[in-house]
Amino acid sequence: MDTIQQTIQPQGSHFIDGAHVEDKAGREILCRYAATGEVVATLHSATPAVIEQALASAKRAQAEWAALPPVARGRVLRRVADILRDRNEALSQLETIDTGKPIQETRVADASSGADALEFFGGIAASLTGETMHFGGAGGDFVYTIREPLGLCVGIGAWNYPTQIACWKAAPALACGNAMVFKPSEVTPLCALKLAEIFVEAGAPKGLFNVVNGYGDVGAALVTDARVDKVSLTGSVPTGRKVYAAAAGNIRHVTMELGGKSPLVIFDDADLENAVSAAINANFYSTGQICSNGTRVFVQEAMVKPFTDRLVERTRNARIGDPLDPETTIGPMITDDQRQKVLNYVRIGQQEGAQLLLGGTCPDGPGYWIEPTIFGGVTDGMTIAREEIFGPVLSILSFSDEAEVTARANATEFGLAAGVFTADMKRAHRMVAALEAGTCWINEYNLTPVEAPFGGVKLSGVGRENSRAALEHYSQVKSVYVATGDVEAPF
Ligand SMILES: NC(=O)c1ccc[n+]([C@@H]2O[C@H](COP(=O)([O-])OP(=O)(O)OC[C@H]3O[C@@H](n4cnc5c(N)ncnc54)[C@H](O)[C@@H]3O)[C@@H](O)[C@H]2O)c1
Ligand SMILES: C[N+](C)(C)CCCC=O
Repeated sequence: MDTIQQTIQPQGSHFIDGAHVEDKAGREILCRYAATGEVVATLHSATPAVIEQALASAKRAQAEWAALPPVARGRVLRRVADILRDRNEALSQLETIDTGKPIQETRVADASSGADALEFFGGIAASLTGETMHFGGAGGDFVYTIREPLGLCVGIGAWNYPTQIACWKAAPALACGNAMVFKPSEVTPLCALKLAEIFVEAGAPKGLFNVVNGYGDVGAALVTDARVDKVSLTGSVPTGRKVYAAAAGNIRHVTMELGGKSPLVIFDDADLENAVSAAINANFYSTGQICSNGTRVFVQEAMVKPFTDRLVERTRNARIGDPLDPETTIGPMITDDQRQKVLNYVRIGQQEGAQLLLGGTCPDGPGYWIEPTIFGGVTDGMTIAREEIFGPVLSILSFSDEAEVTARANATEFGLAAGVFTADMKRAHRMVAALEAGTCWINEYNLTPVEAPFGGVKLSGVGRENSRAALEHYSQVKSVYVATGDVEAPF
């Protein structure tokens, strides 16, 4: 661990105006490797002076950045993408140490997903244009629109995907000509610092992408600063409510990527192995710490027994172990607190009458481990079927027909995602049209290519990340009326 600590400890807790910054007056942040519980780095939460420095520098950088030709801005973003890909192995190891996620996952889902976003939005930067509307024929009056940046954006991240979340926010924001101050989760403060270094290396103006680490109070201070034009949060619904309300004080733009309790619906004509694979991916990838997970697995009556038997059988093959071992498929939970929260839900599930079919206990040893857990016989009213657990707990609920399962799938305050498995494509399209969710999958789950919008409805959020849709949330349109004739007036 000595070696890890020496290479992991960043030169400063924050990255501002092109350099690492430290202010030890801030509250300590102990960064623990979730697999062992050992402290691998010690950082300090941003003080008011650090926050001021970050906002002032980003404000300056934004003016410089917005004045660049769009094609030059795009080039910088694409260079960042190239560096992320070149250093994928080192960045994946850092992500694994920051989060505890298995290296098998981080090699394909984190820096590489961030690179996709930077490449996509870097490529699009030069084609962001306005529109023209003509009145009264050729040579008559017309209106043209200018797509302008919002200005200074604040990004606030959750702990499950620290690199991906930072890139999914920064890439569209910067492509539109904004600057960003990003606050990672206090639990995973390391990856975004590395990303900030890479931005400068790729030629971004100093201050364009600043990182301030800290607890919730640092996020709150950023959100309420009058210089901030937009806030994009990835986090829980309770935090979303606070941040949305705080941003409303100054009538600021928001994107809210919040929690979920998504349904995965499996009809009895679905391919069994594919449905089981999807249920595994939708519940145990990243040890279940994914916002869009399909944690309510609705299975049609005739399919319940074969599906359950095969799911339990295959989940027994999960390899829990050292996250840096490429064979490991299940890592630890992010913190002991999160693990205790999940264990409490397991207890409640049993007390309320759900059948514990697999897991529910913690392997011996240090670190924040919990086994992949499967409950059968779950009913809609049970706590484990209603609340977001954010851990590896899968609930199987049985249903009889399409109308019934559609109504039950929608009977939640959340609306992030949903999946449908069936061989009947007419039914699949009819169902996703009726499902109240921002992102739906047919015969797949949790795939989120950068070309497709991602985001939620209802309590799961506002706005969209990825795709051209994200550009709408990081830019504003100015309308310019141009007259070509005399001005008429009543007197
Ligand atoms: N929809 C999505 O894309 C998505 C993706 C990942 C995670 N999530 C959600 O995130 C949650 C788990 O992450 P978490 O535990 O880090 O969430 P959280 O809400 O506890 O914290 C998220 C971030 O908000 C900050 N914060 C806390 N209080 C704040 C305040 N008053 N003002 C400003 N910032 C504040 C935290 O420091 C952290 O950086 C789950 O609910 C999960 O579903 C959603
Ligand atoms: C790309 N994933 C793995 C679906 C993660 C999306 C963000 C939610 O946690």
